[in-house]
Amino acid sequence: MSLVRAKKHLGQHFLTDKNIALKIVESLRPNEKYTQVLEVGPGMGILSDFLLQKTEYQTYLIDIDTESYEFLHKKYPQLQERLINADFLEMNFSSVFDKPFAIIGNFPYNISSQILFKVLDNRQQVVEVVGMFQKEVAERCNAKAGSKEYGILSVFLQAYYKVEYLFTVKAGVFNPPPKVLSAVIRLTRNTTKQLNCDEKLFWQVVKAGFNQRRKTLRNALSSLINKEAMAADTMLDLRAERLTVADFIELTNRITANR
Ligand SMILES: C[S@@+](CC[C@H](N)C(=O)[O-])C[C@H]1O[C@@H](n2cnc3c(N)ncnc32)[C@H](O)[C@@H]1O
Repeated sequence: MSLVRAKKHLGQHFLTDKNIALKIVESLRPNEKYTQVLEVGPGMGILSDFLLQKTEYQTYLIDIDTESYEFLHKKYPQLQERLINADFLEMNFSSVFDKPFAIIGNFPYNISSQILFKVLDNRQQVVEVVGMFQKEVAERCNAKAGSKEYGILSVFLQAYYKVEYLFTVKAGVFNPPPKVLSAVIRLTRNTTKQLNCDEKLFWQVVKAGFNQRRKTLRNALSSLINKEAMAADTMLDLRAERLTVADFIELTNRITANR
């Protein structure tokens, strides 16, 4: 079987180290939480080889690259409709999964944020994610309030998931090697799926706060708050980067109460 040619525009850097592949697959923790796993960007199947040996869950593969798809179709003829040739970002999860499921992948780095926002949009169904990102993105997911990496993605992910930075991966274990270090993270969805506040407003507050992160929240959120009623609220004198997830929930509730 001839190998798949690495295409830069699809973020194709193929992992060559089977021990790391196994370590990534073993980071999934199905227990009784899910019985279906979706691998994003299987490429030539270094993770899929291990995923498909598992009996605790059924594995689905989705790759946008037709050459990868044809390669995998020959390699795993038994998969049939569980091997999908399509864009993950366009995928309608409900047409394939009717129960909570997990996502795994050595993700294409050019669409990292879009993958994570798709997970967030589908948080009712996506109960766990194990994935490789460029190290900087992995650090942003896990960043704490006050650090320079802390931003919109950190707050939203940490609001709904427990985020764990599992391990760093050197560039030399990929072919071709990327220019950056990589890291594997795990997201485990919180048992309470809803936040204790008006979630639509919470999203607006976080986005508006970080979109003008140099301003105090009083200024950055001026279109969302009742300025007079909240004149004495000292949380608004801070910048978004100082607020923990719990603070953002508290602030959202104060804005609601003062409208
Ligand atoms: C970093 S490579 C990883 C390949 C393989 N899993 C490995 O570890 O060697 C990323 C993979 O994602 C695929 N990909 C890129 N964009 C995609 C998208 N929008 N939807 C699905 N797959 C995508 C690429 O074709 C490639 O196979």
